[in-house]
Amino acid sequence: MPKDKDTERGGCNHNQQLIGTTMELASLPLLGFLASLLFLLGVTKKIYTCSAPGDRQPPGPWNLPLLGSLHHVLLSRYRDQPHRALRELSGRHGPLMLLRLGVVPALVVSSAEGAREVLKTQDTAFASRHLSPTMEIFTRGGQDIFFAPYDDLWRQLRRICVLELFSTRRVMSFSRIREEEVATLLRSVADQAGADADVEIGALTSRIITDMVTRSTIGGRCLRRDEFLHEVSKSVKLSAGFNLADLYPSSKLARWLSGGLRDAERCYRNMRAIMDDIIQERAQATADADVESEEDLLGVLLRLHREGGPLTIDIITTVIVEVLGAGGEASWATLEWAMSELMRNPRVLHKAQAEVRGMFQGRRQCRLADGDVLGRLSYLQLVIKETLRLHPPVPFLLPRQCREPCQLMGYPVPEGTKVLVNAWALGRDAAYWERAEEFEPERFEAAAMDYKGATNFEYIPFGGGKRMCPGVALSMANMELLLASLLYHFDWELPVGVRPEEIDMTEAFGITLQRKTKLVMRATLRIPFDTLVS
Ligand code: HEM
Repeated sequence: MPKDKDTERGGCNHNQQLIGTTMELASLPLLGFLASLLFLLGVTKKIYTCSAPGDRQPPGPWNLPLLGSLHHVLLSRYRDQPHRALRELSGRHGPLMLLRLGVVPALVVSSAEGAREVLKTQDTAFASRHLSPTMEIFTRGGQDIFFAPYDDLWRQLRRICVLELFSTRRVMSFSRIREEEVATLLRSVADQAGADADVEIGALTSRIITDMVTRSTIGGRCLRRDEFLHEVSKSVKLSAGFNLADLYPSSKLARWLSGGLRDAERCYRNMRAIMDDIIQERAQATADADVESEEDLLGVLLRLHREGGPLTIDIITTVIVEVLGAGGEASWATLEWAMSELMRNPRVLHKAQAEVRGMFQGRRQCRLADGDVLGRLSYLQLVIKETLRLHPPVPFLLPRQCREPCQLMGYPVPEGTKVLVNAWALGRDAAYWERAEEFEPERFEAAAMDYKGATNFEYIPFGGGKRMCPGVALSMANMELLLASLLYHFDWELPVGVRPEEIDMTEAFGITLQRKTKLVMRATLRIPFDTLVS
C-alpha cells in the first residue's frame, strides 16, 4: 500500500517520538567523548565481568568504547528495527550473543535451545525483569506486575490477577461483555461501510479491545479511553529500551540529556491522571456504600488495600494502568496483523470466512454462549497462531534479568545480566520452519504446538515459565470472537487500485511491534447482526 503521511500511526506525535529517539541515537557519537570521561571517572559502573578468572564470554560483535555494540544496530539496514538487526547479528555470532547496548551488557538468545534454558530449565534464575530507567518510571520502580522483581509482591499480584481476571472461569464470565463490545464494533464498521468509506480496522479494534479489557478489569468503561490509548501508543515507543538514559543508566548526564525520560514522565503522569480519577471514585463509592464490591480485579485490590498490607493505592493504580494498556495493546496489534495477512492471502481469507459462515449459518451473531462453538473454529485458531508466529507482538518478550550467577549454553552469566529472547527471530527461523516467511496457517495442523511455552521453544509468542503471559485465555477469547464476527458479517476488500502484494507490512518497533502504517480496507455487510445494548 503506498505510504501516506496521513496514515502514519499516531500521526504527528508518533513521528515526533521516533524523530526524538533517532536524534538521541544519532547524537551518540558526539556524546561518546563526554560519556568516555564519565566512564573514566567511574560514573558508569555496569560492566559484564566473568564470574571466575578464565571463564569464557559468549561471542558477540566488536565493541566501541561506550557505544558498545550499538553501532552494529545503528549502521545496519535495520536501524529502526532492532529485532531484525539482532537476528542478522546473531546469524554471524551465534544463538547466544553478548552485546553492550551503551554500557548495558545484554545477552541475546536466538535459538529454541537457548530459550528453553531461560524459560524452563533455569526459569527461576531468569525470573526477574531488567528495569531500565524508562521502565522505572512506567512501573514506579518495579512496584507492579509486569516488571516487578521475582519477589513476594509480584507473587501476590500475579495470584490475584490470575484469580480475578485470567482464570478460565473469569474469562467465561466476561462473555456478555465480549458480545456487547463486538456488537458495538460491528455497528461502527457497518456505519463506515454504509457511507462507502474506508475502514481503519486498527483504530476500531483498539477501542473495542480496550473497552473489553477495561470492563472486565474495573467493571466499567474509561470515559477518557481515546486519550488513554494515545498515551499507551506513546509509551510503547518510549519503552523500546534505546534512549540515552536506558543505554547509560548510571550516568546523571545521560539522564539529564535524555528527552525520552522526560517524555516518559509526562506520558506516565497523563495515564495515571486518567486512572486516578476512576480509582479514587471507586474507592470512595465502596467506602460510602460500606459494602465489599469484589466483582472485578479492581474491587479485590481495593479490599486488600483497606485491610492493610503492601498494596498501596499507588501500586494498584500502576497495575491497573499497565493491565489496561499493555494487555489490550498486544491483542489489537495481533488482530491488525491478522487482518493484514488475510488481505495479503485471499485463499486463507476465504477459507477462514467459509469456516465461520458454515459454523454460524442462519444466525445473527457469533455467540460464545453456545458452549465451545468458538473453540471449534479450528481454522480461525490456526490463522491466529500463524499470525503470532510471524508477528509476535512482544518481539523480545519482556526483558529478563539473571537473579544469580549461572551458566547459559555453557557460558557463565553474572547476576544482574539483562537477557533478551528474540521470539520474533525464532518464529521466522528456517531451521525450525519450512517456508518460514510465508503465511501458512495449515503448518500448525500437523504440529501439536500450543502457546504454553513449555515444549516448543521456537514458538513462544507469550513467553514461558514463571513470567509467562497470564493473559493467554483472555486475549484468545477476545481476539477469536472479534475476528470471527468481522469475517462472518462482512466481506473485505482492499481500497480500489491496491493489490494484496502492495500492502505495507513495515513494523514500528517498540516494546511491542505494531504496523507502521494503518491498515485501510473496504467492508461490505453480508449478514445482518443483532444490536446488543450494554
Ligand atoms: C496477543 C496477546 C498477548 C500477547 C502475545 C502477550 C505476550 C506477552 C509476553 C511475551 C509477555 C512476557 C512473557 C515472558 O517474559 O516470558 C507477557 C507478559 C504479561 N502479559 Fe501478556 N500478552 C498478550 C495479552 C495480554 C493481555 C490481554 C493481558 C491482560 C489483560 C496480558 C497481561 C500480561 C501480564 C500481566 C504480563 C506480565 C507477567 C509477569 O511478568 O508475571 N497480556 N505478555
